[in-house]
Amino acid sequence: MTIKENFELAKQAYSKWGIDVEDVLQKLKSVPISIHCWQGDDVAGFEVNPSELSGGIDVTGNYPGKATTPEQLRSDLEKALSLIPGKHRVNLHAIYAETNGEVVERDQLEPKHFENWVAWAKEQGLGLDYNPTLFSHPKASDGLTLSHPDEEIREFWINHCIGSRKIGEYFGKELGTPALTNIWIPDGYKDIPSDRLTPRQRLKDSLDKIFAVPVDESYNLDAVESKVFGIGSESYVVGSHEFYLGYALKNDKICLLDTGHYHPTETVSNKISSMLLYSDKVALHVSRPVRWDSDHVVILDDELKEIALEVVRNDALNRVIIGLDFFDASINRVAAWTIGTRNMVKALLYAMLVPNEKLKQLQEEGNFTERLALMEEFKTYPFGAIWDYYCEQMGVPVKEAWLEEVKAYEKEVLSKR
Ligand SMILES: C[C@H](O)[C@H](O)[C@@H](O)C(=O)CO
Ligand SMILES: [Mn+2]
Repeated sequence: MTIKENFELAKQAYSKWGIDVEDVLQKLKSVPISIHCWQGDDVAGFEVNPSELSGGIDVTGNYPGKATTPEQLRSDLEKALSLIPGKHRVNLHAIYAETNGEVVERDQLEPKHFENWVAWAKEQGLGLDYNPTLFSHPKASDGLTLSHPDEEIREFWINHCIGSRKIGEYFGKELGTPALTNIWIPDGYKDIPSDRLTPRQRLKDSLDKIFAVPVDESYNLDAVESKVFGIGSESYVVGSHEFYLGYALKNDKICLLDTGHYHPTETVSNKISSMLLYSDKVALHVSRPVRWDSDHVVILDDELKEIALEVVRNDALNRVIIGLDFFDASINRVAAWTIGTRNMVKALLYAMLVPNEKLKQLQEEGNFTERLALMEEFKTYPFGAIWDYYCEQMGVPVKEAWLEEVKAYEKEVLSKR
């Protein structure tokens, strides 16, 4: 049976439930995933005087061949993008600025330091997203930034974030699609705090100063990212979920949920519908925590499918901004991007091929038997045949054929670094 013949058979199975597969594929094509550049070089960046990775995050593994220059990183991203169906976005951090060998402090970064990235994004037909980098820096060495007791340190990071929003605006203007500029800070304490409020008051004040500077929202969207703990902030994180959810709602900003930033039994999928009731947009960093926020490559697990189902069944494909966030240095990094992003797209396809309206109706009728039965049966409906056809139609390798391309790229390019 050919890919097409399998597809036609699968299509019939779905059409019995009123699911228009061709329409689903058209919709899927229009959903961009924001792919995080930092998986390509272990969150190192290109600063002239780089600092060690800090901020309570960590990369484990030492797989050879990581990118060490902007050209190498862009080449690796291009390779991964050639294996992923659809048109996507690339998510940058401030530390990926290109300063021609000049030392430029983070609070001095400007759009011109990202001209090469914008030229590349135009050539590749990509959107760009952005993040100020408030870690891996001497001024973040004690684990505090926007909430630091020292006003000078706070001012430095406030100016860095203000400059970052201008860079996000530049991306949006140049590329015709608004950049999501997301602020995450590592601020917190290793041990039990004697005062949880004061650092949060300082963080609120710093954010107010950052967002007081006007930036054109048609070119830049502001997000704030919470976390429950980091290495060295096990007992208290200033920017908790409650802090940022409140701040975002009160200040009309986007609250970004990272799937690795909650307690092990908490799920981001369960939060999306509530947040969509009160916010126009929600942003995600889809990751895979193992024991803690260890940023493992995203796999097609139940939570990923549930997140996709929440986005699809709430008709929120254009309201939930989907970004990825994982950094695994134990495997080929191009494969990591490819596996994680293909899985995110697969999960969205899976969710679009479920009879969501029928299932809602069953729930409304209290028919929980049929609701459960159908949910379970659709787990083994032939969505893989639809996925294979989609990959073929989008000109990317079908099934595991992409792995051969990564191996060849490793042999010809990565192994020579
Ligand atoms: C590099 C990113 O800013 C970082 O991963 C952040 O998004 C995060 O999730 C920290 O745990
Ligand atoms: Mn994140």
